Amino acid sequence: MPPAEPGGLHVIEFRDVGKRFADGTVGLESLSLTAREGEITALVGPSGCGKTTSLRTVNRMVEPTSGSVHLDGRDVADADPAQLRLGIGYVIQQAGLFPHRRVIDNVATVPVLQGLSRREARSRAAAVLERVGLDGALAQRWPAQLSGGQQQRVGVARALAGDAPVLLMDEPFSAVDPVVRVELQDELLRLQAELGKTILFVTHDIDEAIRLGDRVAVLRVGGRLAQFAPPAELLAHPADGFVTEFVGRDRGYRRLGFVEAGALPLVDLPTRRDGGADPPGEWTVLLDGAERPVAWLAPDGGRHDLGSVYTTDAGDGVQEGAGTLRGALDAALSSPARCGVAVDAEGRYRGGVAADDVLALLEREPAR
Ligand SMILES: Nc1ncnc2c1ncn2[C@@H]1O[C@H](COP(=O)(O)OP(=O)(O)OP(=O)(O)O)[C@@H](O)[C@H]1O
Repeated sequence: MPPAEPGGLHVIEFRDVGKRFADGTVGLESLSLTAREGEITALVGPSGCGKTTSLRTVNRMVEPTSGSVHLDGRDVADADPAQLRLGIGYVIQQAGLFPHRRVIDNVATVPVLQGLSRREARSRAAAVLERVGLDGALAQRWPAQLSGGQQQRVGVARALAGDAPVLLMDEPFSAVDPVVRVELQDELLRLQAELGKTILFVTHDIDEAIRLGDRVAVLRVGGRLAQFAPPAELLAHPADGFVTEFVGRDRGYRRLGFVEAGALPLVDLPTRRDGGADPPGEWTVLLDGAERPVAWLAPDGGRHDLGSVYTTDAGDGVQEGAGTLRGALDAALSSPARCGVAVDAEGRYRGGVAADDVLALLEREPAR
């Protein structure tokens, strides 16, 4: 991540931002926060704490009644709203696609507004659709002819098509089922690793905030910051009872997902390259021709599922728990052989992971 100073390029700075709506409702009391360049800053908090309101002060869909919002060091109040929005991608829940425009033209919207010809804009839109993993055949469909997950991908593509350095994402994945949601999260992390945008990501889901955020801002009602910290720090040291409760259960275990398992020893396991007729007599890992583990063979020869496989190194892709103590412990605990199977980034067998070794590494961690 590039370093960033407050007031630097593509930094979003909230300075004591307050919003009192016309009916007297206080949406934000006083929010001060700096979202750094090239990072995902997740805003999370209970319903009504002002997440959406704060996001919308950045692109001036909401005007603060006190304080100011600065983008690239400039007060957004001094910018022309239409110009400002062309430089800020915006993704909302349920994608917010224009129902009467085909997918390709939804995505081409901002490039057209930026002055590209329709043809150029469509060719850029097609490239971005491919980038977010959408089949080109879908480009000519109407939004209503897509699944919820596909619509969200189009929403992300539309926000990326203008090539804006800043993205505002307001609960973009909350309307899809949990499996698709994780896919979309992975996709966003993959894209972000390539693109390095400055992203403000609103969610009410602490797990999503922890998974996606380089830093997580936990808000209380009134848009007041309860804590602003990287996920591992939030899990290890919640600032107070409110954050502890909001972060929820199992935080000690979840924190292991941020602790690298670099020094974890791998143990040698018996392996076989074919199922064979004779029982192996001990738990044995069955490998395919490319050295990838496919199953456990029980001492009596019965085949069993591998359980979670521990990937020693994340490689280029995004894999949950790869290279962390959480991934290693989960592999050990979910294995029928009481020992997890470890693979490299290409999925080739590397060795076994023993729960005892994970715990021994934890013992050596500095006191918290
Ligand atoms: N246009 C408006 N007029 C009056 N009150 C509003 C308006 N928009 C938002 N509010 C109020 O401001 C507060 C903050 O709303 P906001 O939508 O920012 O919360 P949120 O944290 O995004 O909530 P949720 O997670 O439920 O979407 C709420 O009390 C809400 O009712």
